[in-house]
Amino acid sequence: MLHEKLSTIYDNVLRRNPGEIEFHQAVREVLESIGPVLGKHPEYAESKIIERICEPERQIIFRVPWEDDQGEVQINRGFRVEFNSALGPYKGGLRFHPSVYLGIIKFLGFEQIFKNSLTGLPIGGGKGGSDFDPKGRSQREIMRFCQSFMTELYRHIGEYTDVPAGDIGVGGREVGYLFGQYKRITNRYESGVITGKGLSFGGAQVRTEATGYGCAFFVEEMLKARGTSFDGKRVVVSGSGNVAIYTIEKVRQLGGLVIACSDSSGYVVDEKGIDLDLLKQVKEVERQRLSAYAAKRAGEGAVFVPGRSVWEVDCEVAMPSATQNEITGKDAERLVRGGCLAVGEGANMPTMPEAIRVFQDAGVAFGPGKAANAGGVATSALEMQQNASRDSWTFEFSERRLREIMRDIHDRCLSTADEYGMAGNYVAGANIDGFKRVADAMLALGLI
Ligand SMILES: NC(=O)C1=CN([C@@H]2O[C@H](COP(=O)(O)OP(=O)(O)OC[C@H]3O[C@@H](n4cnc5c(N)ncnc54)[C@H](O)[C@@H]3O)[C@@H](O)[C@H]2O)C=CC1
Ligand SMILES: O=C(O)CCC(=O)C(=O)O
Repeated sequence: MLHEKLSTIYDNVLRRNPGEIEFHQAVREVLESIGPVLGKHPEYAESKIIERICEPERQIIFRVPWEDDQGEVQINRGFRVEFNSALGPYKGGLRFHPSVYLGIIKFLGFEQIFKNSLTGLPIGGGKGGSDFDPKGRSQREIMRFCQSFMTELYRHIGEYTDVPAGDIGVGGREVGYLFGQYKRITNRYESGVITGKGLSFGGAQVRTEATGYGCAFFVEEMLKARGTSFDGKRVVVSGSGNVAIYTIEKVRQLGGLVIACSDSSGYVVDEKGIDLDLLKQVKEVERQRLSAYAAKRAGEGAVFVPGRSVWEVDCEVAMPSATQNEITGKDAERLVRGGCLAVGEGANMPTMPEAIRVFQDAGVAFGPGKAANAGGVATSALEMQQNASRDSWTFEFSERRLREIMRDIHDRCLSTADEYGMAGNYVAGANIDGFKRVADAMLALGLI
């Protein structure tokens, strides 16, 4: 239910951004949480902070022409939404996926404002990407696309302005090509202009692992708050990309047993526990489908289930790490019936609103993406810090920093939820805490 004033604001968002359904969903979830804040802080409403937060500071849409391996000209659309810079330079990843349109980039950019605020680090919110489909493209095609994308993007970004990184379809390889083209065009070795870089050219230890590791740390804290741990728990992780792989790695180190993961073609169940070395080989090196993993593990009893949702597998901990709106209300009911007691969102907005309600009503500990997957962007901010000081930290030190950040986010979500009379509600805690820091900075900066 929306507070009356917020309902009017939401109606305006719908009117001003027609058809952008994912953006509407992300805005609604935040507005549903912050009603009680307005009672305590009338100054936010007087200065129209919420209306201003819902309107991006700048949206850039551009043409990305490139030539495929057959010499044919291809044209894609590029986006960068610079949503809010009250806390620092715009910060957020780039997504290359055929489903990308303005509504997806705006939902991700909007979420990023509050997530980045929750980290406590000086980063504003932004997001970008393209409807380019990397699937089936050669390495040279990927490079040509990235170079063309950066040939427009370079004029909008900078260490103090806007700092992109990866997201779906954009990993270390793509970040390398993007940074290479930026350096070539500008003649500046401006390491802090993009994060997620390789260790040979200004990258930071633990950034590759950070989102997955951070999510596992967050869930570990949620379990601890309920007097339990990962030890011996059956865990399902969706996806098998960057976030999923490093979630699996850390969950295993923390004592959990990951029995299933997925990709867009289906899922694999491996009751003895996902073989991480094999998964990395299949996904990171060979860039193959998950069915190739199952074929190589058939002797160990691994089974590939094509075309179905991994959320039909019973587990005690669910860690959605693929894409938005992947857990439906029905999936959530089934997971609760199967004994699920904690959910940590590695992906952005993977759980549909009705599914969140099912989990919360059943008393499942539910860690929203803004909080649970904030370790990736937090470690990006640490990468910027190292670039600015021309330093590089050890793996152990960086991981310790990440763990402290995740613990702090967890504790603030809980204490804020408590303060506003919604004990145990991590969604409300994350939204309120993330919102307040941005709102206070916006008030202090005046009407800009
Ligand atoms: N990379 C990062 O640092 C961060 C990523 N995220 C979020 O995590 C999620 C995953 O991102 P990455 O792992 O970086 O991307 P990725 O491109 O490395 O992996 C994406 C994975 O999701 C799977 N997938 C995509 N669409 C699917 C669908 N419809 N059904 C089933 N599986 C599907 C792909 O097959 C792939 O395994 C996204 O929601 C992203 O926004 C959130 C915070 C930081
Ligand atoms: O590391 C970053 O800057 C952004 C990571 C990201 O895209 C996200 O948090 O969703």
